[in-house]
Amino acid sequence: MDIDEHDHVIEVTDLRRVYGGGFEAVRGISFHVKHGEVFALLGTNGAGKTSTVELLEGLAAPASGRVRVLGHDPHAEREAVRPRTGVMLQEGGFPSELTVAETARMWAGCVSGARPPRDVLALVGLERRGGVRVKQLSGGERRRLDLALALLGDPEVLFLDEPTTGLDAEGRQDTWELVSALRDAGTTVLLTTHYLEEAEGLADRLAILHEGRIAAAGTPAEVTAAQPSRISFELPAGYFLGDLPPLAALGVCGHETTGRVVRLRTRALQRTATELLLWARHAGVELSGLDARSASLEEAFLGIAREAAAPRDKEHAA
Ligand SMILES: Nc1ncnc2c1ncn2[C@@H]1O[C@H](COP(=O)(O)OP(=O)(O)OP(=O)(O)O)[C@@H](O)[C@H]1O
Repeated sequence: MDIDEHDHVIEVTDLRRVYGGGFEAVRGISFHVKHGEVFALLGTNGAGKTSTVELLEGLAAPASGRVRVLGHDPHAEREAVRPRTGVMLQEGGFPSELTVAETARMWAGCVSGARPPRDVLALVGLERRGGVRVKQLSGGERRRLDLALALLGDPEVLFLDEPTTGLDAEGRQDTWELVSALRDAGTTVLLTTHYLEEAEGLADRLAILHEGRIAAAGTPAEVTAAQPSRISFELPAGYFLGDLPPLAALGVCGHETTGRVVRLRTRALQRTATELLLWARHAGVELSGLDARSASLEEAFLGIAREAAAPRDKEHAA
């Protein structure tokens, strides 16, 4: 069965992966990725990202649940799916004695309808490194070569497992621009990353995995909106936290102080900021260094990891 562009390009339903010895690395996750979307899988080390992506790539069969890529089972119907997908594994294994150009040509020989190797090397900024042996490339350059090979077949769906690990800031930026351009051209991209700003800037939607389960999912804005916003400021000399109106009445759900610096957490940023500023005006107080902001994805990620770990800590304490 083929799909049209309105359907989900990737569909994952109640997916489980169990390794030999019985360890359950993926514990019943469900999500979908639409045509032309960039979808990011996030999570701490060992959360199950690579275990999931490998199932989507058809490298292993799930213990249970269902995966569909472009309407097919990527494991059982590998020949229908593989030519239409590009895969960048977490660790590429290239023959180290071949040059960059030889590697790309060799790989192109395995891909039906491959793009000219020179073109994909240019896309990732390796056009001048064609004559260099793979063993002489830096870690970042190898990641770029990995990405170039994934693009050889002009894939409809691209799986990128930590595509920017080891890249410097400029290389990361270049990769983000390339992924955005691919998305704009209609490629569907599923990536894993540890760089939260990468997911925040690049992903249309994301899921945060924790111990094999999805702990949060949605657009970056939806995931961060579920976390408290922050307001920080410094009180003038002679003022203390107790001089503020009752914090609960301001909508504050948590606070810390360091000397005269106050940090408030709130789920009602506008209300708390307004009440605080009204109090400051009334009291004739200047709140120096005043800063009010929604949670970043990084704060949301850390908050979710803490929340997800909390029930387990309680169990251990019991
Ligand atoms: N072949 C394997 N056999 C047994 N356990 C495995 C195997 N591969 C991975 N695991 C375990 O499965 C869990 C999930 O691993 P996975 O590599 O999917 O995590 P990840 O989220 O990709 O982590 P990282 O961010 O470190 O790459 C980990 O506890 C890992 O030790």
